Amino acid sequence: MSSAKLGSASEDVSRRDANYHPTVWGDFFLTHSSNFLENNDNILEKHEELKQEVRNLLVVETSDLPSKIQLTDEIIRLGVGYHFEMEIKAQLEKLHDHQLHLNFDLLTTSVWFRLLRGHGFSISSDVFKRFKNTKGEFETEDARTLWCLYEATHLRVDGEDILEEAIQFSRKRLEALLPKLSFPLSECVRDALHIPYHRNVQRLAARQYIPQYDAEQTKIESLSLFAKIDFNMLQALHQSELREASRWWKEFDFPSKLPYARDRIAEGYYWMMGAHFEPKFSLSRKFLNRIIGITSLIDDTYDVYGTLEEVTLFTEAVERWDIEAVKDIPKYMQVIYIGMLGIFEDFKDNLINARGKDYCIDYAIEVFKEIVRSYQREAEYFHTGYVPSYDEYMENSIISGGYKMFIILMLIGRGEFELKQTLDWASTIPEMVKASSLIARYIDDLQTYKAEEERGETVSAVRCYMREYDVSEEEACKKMREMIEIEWKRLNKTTLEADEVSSSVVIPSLNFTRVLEVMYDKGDGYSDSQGVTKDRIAALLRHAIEI
Ligand SMILES: CC(C)=CCC/C(C)=C/COP(=O)(O)OP(=O)(O)O
Repeated sequence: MSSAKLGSASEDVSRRDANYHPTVWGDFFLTHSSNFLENNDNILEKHEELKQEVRNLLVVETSDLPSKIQLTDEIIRLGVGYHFEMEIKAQLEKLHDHQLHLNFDLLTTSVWFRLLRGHGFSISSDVFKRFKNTKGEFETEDARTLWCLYEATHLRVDGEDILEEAIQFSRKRLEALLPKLSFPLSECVRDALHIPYHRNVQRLAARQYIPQYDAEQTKIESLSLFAKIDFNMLQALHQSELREASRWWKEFDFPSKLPYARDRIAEGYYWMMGAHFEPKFSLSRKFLNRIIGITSLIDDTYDVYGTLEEVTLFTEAVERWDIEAVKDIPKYMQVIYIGMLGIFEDFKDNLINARGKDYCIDYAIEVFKEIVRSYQREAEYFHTGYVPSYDEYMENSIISGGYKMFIILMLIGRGEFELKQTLDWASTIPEMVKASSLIARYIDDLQTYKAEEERGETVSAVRCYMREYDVSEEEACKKMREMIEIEWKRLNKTTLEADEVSSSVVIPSLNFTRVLEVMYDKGDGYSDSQGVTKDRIAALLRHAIEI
């Protein structure tokens, strides 16, 4: 507990303090700017020239399909696939011939399977049957093949026993082989065993793979160089976006006005950039980054600092959504409320209405109100000592985890949907959105329930599950981990079954889930961003790749 007081915050209440560390970035992103373009003469021309070369390689007709499959996959893994979306789609359509794979070895079959399923094509996992021996077991000692097989298995859906066997087999063999492997394959395998490609954030996967590919004897020089230049050019754009976001954060002076809250504008940017990195989504990142910043301040106000009376006033003001309501909330909260209204006003004027989809703002505001209501409910649990049942907890925490909100906001931000029905559909928390939200909640709670308990909270998925099913802490955690696997399979299935209404929800659902996998892989990397999160942000947003 802390006795720190803020502004006109009531003087005689004892308040909690989560002791979040200050930003690890100081003013770095406020001032830092890449000089990659200035320092490299004619780099734009070179980039364009290389792009053309890579495009030619991709579209050229060939009977060597394994090489074409490999090249298509490498282009995507190197993070430059977004330049060739049409060409890649056309290639995959050609490769989607069920008879084709009969001539492929296990390595090519695995890459082909992952590529096609990863792009929504229907491929049966029976294609792996012919690689089993007479005893019904997989049989290969080739590390590269095992790596590709392991990566492919993460596209599995419920009931695919052959892929369940393949994942066990390939993981076990790779773990045994890893100490004997040399760079770059050793790193490819290590990365995959840690976070498989399908579950990794695309920008990070590219940042990991670019030097690995560069060290391959079989690399295509122009592709390798193109990937490096493109990465650095995108990094310069991302830095300029984060600079602008940091200015906004500083202008509001959130860190000194709300010292109890997490000062994480760079981490929030990394979260949103992880979910959509392409230049064309720059404005979407701008708004989503501000929204995650404000959401994080509100979460800390409800979870840590505010009294029940104060947060209830804030919830009522959010329901009113009116600048006049600012008078009715405690002074220290007013900066959040003003910031919040400003973001949505700007979102409406500069992105939503500019696209002629004026109705979107109502959906955006509604999901924001909904998350605040769920935070209110959690504050009530804490302050009244109420312990919900597991189902009751999950119903609320699916919302408080924030993924329904961010999936809908990203859908609006990207603007790549034709039907209003898509927003209505996503708003009902269909299985796709639910799977992503559940994974987010399980991963978050597994990594944060202990820290939350230290500051007095007793309600989490782990604790509610233990109480409801009378199991040990260890068993409850194991169950959560199993449920993450189940929900991943459900997510894979729903993305494969996407139709006209749901297809634009696939990328937001998958990509946000991937960010969670990475952000919470070694603890709560958002709240405590001093370790691996800092390294990853530095790799993506600070250090250019050497050309
Ligand atoms: C995806 C979202 C909503 C991002 C905003 C920042 C945030 C609240 C992160 C989770 O913190 P936490 O672990 O304290 O969350 P909770 O209080 O829900 O457990």
